[in-house]
Amino acid sequence: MGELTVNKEKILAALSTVQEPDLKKDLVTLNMIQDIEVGVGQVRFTVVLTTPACPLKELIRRECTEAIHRHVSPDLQVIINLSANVTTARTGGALIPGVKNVIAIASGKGGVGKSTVTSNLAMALHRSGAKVGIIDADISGPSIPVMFGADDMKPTISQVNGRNLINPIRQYGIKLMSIGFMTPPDSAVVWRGPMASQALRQFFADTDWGELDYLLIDLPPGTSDIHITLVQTVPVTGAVIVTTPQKVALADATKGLAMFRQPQINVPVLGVVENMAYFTPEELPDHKYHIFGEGGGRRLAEQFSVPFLGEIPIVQRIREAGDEGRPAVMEEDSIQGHAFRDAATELARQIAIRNASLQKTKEVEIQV
Ligand SMILES: Nc1ncnc2c1ncn2[C@@H]1O[C@H](COP(=O)(O)OP(=O)(O)OP(=O)(O)O)[C@@H](O)[C@H]1O
Repeated sequence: MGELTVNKEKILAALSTVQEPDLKKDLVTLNMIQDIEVGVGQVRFTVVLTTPACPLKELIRRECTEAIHRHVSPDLQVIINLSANVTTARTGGALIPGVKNVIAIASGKGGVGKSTVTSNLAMALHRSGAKVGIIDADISGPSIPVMFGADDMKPTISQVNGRNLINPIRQYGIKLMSIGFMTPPDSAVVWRGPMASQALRQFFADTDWGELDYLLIDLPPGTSDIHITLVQTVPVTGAVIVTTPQKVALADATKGLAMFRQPQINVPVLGVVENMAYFTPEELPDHKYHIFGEGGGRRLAEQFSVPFLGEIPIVQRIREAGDEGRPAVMEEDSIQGHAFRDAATELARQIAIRNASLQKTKEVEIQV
């Protein structure tokens, strides 16, 4: 090739013209370019994305190639390796130091499918390549163990540096802890608030979570002491609100959403998932029946100026898969597979945007 000298500086200068579309800064400023190697007639480098579920992968790849062809040489072969390093907005903190993002999954009303959405979002994030855990803190009916076929399992205890630590259950590549794995200390049938809060604190303080990109917390419906315990115990990256399009569900979801915005809680809302958005019979795939109303979740998101993460249809397989203990998103090429994967991708994207733009979170000081 002529007298063209290609060096790392020229490549970096070219790549500094490429914007990360969500974060609105260039890839070099965001420190997303690594391992540049210039060879004869070619250049190789790695783009470190903010999440393996990044929906903009191919766009970024194309724009990098175009920028190098335009600013350095149209003849260079550009080989791009995409990897991911999930971002965090945490500032240390004594508990769960290896966990990058704690995501609260909440609903206003019971039975809207919060646990179903939690387990499927977790599975979809895991399948995209992320390290994922779930804490089931829903004392009203801890259903995560059943949905993961883990209801017969019991967490074990290990000694680490002279301390007893709980090992979360591992199922399908996901780490799980549930209030359903624990027996209430006074063998009461029903978990009462203070005991459940104590159990939740243990899930953070005495559980060996190791390294996780996303730890999803399945909260009880409505507003409760558990919500307060959560935000006081660990820094929460953000909350997801699950609702159905029904008027009664939306009214309660509004209260749930407003709770996270109270100054003493102050957890950013990452978005709304509308579950049971419509029914499509298998034999009539073009027909959508809006059994519980239409577009309510999207309107709720608009009203509060928070992202809409997606709509999940009513599909018989979602219920069956939950009962069988294998989250429905594992059937990848299905209506439910696509719906949950799209919502998980959008959630990962909103987490990356939140981590880049908002200030760091810390535990909420106890207000007396
Ligand atoms: N999109 C869907 N399509 C079909 N069935 C669904 C869907 N979402 C949830 N279900 C079913 O609805 C029932 C309630 O769901 P789930 O237990 O997830 O609700 P929840 O909001 O977590 O309830 P709780 O108030 O007990 O916490 C379950 O049987 C589940 O399989």
